[in-house]
Amino acid sequence: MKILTVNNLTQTYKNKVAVNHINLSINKGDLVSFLGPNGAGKSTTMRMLTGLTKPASGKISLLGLHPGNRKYRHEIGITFQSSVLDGELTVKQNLKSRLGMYRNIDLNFVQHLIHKFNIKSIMNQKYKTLSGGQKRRVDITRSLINKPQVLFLDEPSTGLDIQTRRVIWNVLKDLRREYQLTIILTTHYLEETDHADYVYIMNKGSIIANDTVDNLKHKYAGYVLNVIVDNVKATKSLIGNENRVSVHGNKMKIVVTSMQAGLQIIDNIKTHIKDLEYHHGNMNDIFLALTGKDIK
Ligand SMILES: Nc1ncnc2c1ncn2[C@@H]1O[C@H](COP(=O)(O)OP(=O)(O)OP(=O)(O)O)[C@@H](O)[C@H]1O
Repeated sequence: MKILTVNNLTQTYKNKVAVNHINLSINKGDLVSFLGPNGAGKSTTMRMLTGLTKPASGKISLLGLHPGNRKYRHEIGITFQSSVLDGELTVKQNLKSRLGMYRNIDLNFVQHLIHKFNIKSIMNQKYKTLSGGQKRRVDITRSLINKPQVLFLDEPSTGLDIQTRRVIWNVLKDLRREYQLTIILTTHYLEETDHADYVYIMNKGSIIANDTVDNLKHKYAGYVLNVIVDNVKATKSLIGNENRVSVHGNKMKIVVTSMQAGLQIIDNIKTHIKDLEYHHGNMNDIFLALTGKDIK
């Protein structure tokens, strides 16, 4: 079932087009990732989808509701890069002030979140005294307090250690299973995008590709062959010019478009190979194939 549809969404700042006629179609319960370099238009898109800014043109519909609608705001939760919580208030006070904005809050669900994000022991601590990981767990708890249909996360993991990232993603995975929460995410972490059900790749305000991770990999990532060789020059002469090759010392990275082409290269250079690894390209390889540039 479709939960969010967007048609021809555009945003401009003076003469600059930040988001250029994008279309989205998002299924309920999916984890959807927006991937793109700095300035691609991801945050601008999120701001329009969450009703924080008005689009220059285009249409957004969440279960038939529009962002200007009060009901729309009740169906969404938002965690932005920089926190909006009050540092002088305790965690409890911050959560309480949020609760006051909603009618018909499910208090059992709030307790469930507090337990899941493991924040009970810091409820009476001032927000400003928390560690980065604790702050993020509180931020996300707060944005889920109204049990929203859709959770928007703008770069939720930036600056977090791997342990905190894992805790957050495990809880979100449970919530998706428990009540089909839809999550829309922007991230620079390629491994987070790898877990998405669907990916929109943005560049310069436009969506340049959108599909499941597997389909994107199949269409654009190609295969990557990493080898350690005994003689780089001799090995290079055995690899066709049409393949992308980069060399660091005696390590070579060879990107090919089909599995068969890589197997053929392995066969050609096998007498020089000391070690090898052969796998699908990742999101960065996809971005590279689409734009000729690394994602960062
Ligand atoms: N308030 C604003 N006024 C003018 N230009 C803006 C404004 N907000 C964003 N832009 C411009 O719009 C473009 C898209 O910016 P946006 O923040 O949406 O990119 P992003 O993909 O989220 O980047 P990042 O990964 O760095 O957060 C950029 O060129 C940016 O400079």
